[in-house]
Amino acid sequence: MAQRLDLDGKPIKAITICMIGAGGFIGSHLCEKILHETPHKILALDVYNDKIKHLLEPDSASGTAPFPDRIQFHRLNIKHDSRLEGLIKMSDLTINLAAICTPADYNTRPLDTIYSNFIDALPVVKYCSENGKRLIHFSTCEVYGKTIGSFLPKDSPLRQDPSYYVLKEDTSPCIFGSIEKQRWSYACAKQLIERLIYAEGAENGLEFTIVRPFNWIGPRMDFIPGIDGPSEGVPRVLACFSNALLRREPLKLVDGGQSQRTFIYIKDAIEAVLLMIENPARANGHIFNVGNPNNEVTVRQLAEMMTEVYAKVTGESALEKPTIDVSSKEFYGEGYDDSDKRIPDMTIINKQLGWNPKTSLWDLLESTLTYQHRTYAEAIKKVLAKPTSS
Ligand SMILES: NC(=O)c1ccc[n+]([C@@H]2O[C@H](COP(=O)([O-])OP(=O)(O)OC[C@H]3O[C@@H](n4cnc5c(N)ncnc54)[C@H](O)[C@@H]3O)[C@@H](O)[C@H]2O)c1
Ligand SMILES: O=C(O)[C@H]1O[C@H](OP(=O)(O)OP(=O)(O)OC[C@H]2O[C@@H](n3ccc(=O)[nH]c3=O)[C@H](O)[C@@H]2O)[C@H](O)[C@@H](O)[C@@H]1O
Repeated sequence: MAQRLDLDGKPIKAITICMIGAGGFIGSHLCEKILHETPHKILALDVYNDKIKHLLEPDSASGTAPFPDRIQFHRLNIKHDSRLEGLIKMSDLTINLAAICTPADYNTRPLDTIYSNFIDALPVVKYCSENGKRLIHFSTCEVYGKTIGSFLPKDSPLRQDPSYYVLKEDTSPCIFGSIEKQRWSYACAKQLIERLIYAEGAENGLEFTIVRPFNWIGPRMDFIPGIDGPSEGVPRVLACFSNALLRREPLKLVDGGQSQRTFIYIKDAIEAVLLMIENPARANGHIFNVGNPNNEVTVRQLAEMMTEVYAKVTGESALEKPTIDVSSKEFYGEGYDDSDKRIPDMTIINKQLGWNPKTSLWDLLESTLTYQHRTYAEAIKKVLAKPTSS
C-alpha cells in the first residue's frame, strides 16, 4: 500500500483503533473503509457481529479470513466488562459508537436510553483521559433539539432567515421539550456526555473529537422487522419505509410527515470520519456536524421519493395509495416529540478537514433500495406466503 499522507502532507503512521459498537450500522462501514484503504488495526468491540461477519470469517472460496491480522472481534458489553480498560490501553485511539439510538426507544425505554448514552459512556471517557488516549465520540444532531424558528408564528418572515434554523456547532442552543416529553431523554444524555468530554479536554487535557451525525443512511441500517429483527420492533425511518415497500404496504407518515431532515449517504459520511482519524491535529478539540445540507426533504417527500425509486429499481408498480397518516401517539406512544428541521452548518468541518458530501438523495436511495431489495425481497416473500395462524 502506498504511503498515505495527511492533509498537511505528513506521512500517516499505522495505528490501533479500539472501536466500540463496531458491529452496528456505522461501525460496519467504518471497519470496511479502514480495512480496505488504510494500514490501521481494529479491536472491534460489540455484543453483536452479524454486520461485520464478512470482515471476520474465512470466505468460502479462499478458506482464509480477509484481514486476519488487522481486525479482532471482542464480544463484550461495555456496561460490565473488565476487559474494556485493557483494550483501550492497547490502542492509540478509541472510537465510541455504542448507544441505543432508535427514537421508538427514547420514550418507551427512557432509563435504558439514558444509561446507554450517558452512564455507559462514562468509563470510556475516563479510561481515555486517565491513560492519555485519544477519543472520537459519536454524539448526534439531536443535541440541537428544535430550531429557534419553530417558536416563531407560522407566517413570520424570520422563519426564512437561516440564522433561525441552520444548526452551528459553536453558536446554536440546545432546545428540548419538557421532561414529560421523554423523546428528549436521548438528546439530553448525549448533550451531557458531550459536556463531560469537553470538560475533560479543558481540565485534564483529553484529546477528543465529537461527531454529530445528521441522519446518515444506507445499507445495513437497523433491521427489517420479522426478518432480522423483532416483528414488533420499530427501526429508524429508512428501515420502516423499506419494510413497507418490501411488503407492499403503505408507508406510515407520523403526524403528517411534515418534519424536515437532511439525509446523507453513509459512504460520504465515513470519509469525514476517516479524515478525523488521520488528522488528529486538525480534529482534536472540535465538535463536527457531519451531514448533507443539500439533501433536505420533509418526511412526506422522502416517502414519495422512496416509493418512486423502489418502483424504478424493482420494476414493480407503486401502490395506488402509497402513504397513510398515523398520529405520533399511535406510532411511538406517549411522550414522543420531534425535531422540526435539521440543516447542518458546514463551516467548521470545511475549514478543518476540507470535507464535503457528494451524493444526492436520489442516488443514495437508488443504491440503498437496490441493496434492500436484493437482501430482503426473498425472505419477505417467504414470510408473506406462510399461512397466518388464527
Ligand atoms: N446513524 C445515524 O445517522 C446516527 C445519527 C446520529 C447519531 N448516531 C450515533 O452514532 C452511533 C452509532 O449509530 P449506528 O447508527 O451505527 O447505531 P447501531 O445501533 O447500528 O450501532 C450501535 C452498536 O453499538 C452496540 N452497542 C450498544 N450498546 C452496547 C454495549 N453496552 N456494549 C457493546 N456494544 C454496544 C450495538 O450492539 C450496535 O451494534 C450511536 O452513538 C448513535 O447515537 C447515529
Ligand atoms: O439520524 C440522526 O441523525 C439522529 O436522528 C434520529 O432521529 P430521527 O431523525 O427523528 O429518526 P428517524 O426514525 O429517522 O425518523 C425521522 C422522521 O421520520 C418520521 N417517521 C419515522 C418512521 C416512520 O415509519 N414514519 C415516519 O414518519 C419520524 O417521526 C421523524 O419525523 C435518531 O434519533 C438517531 O438515530 C440519530 O441520533
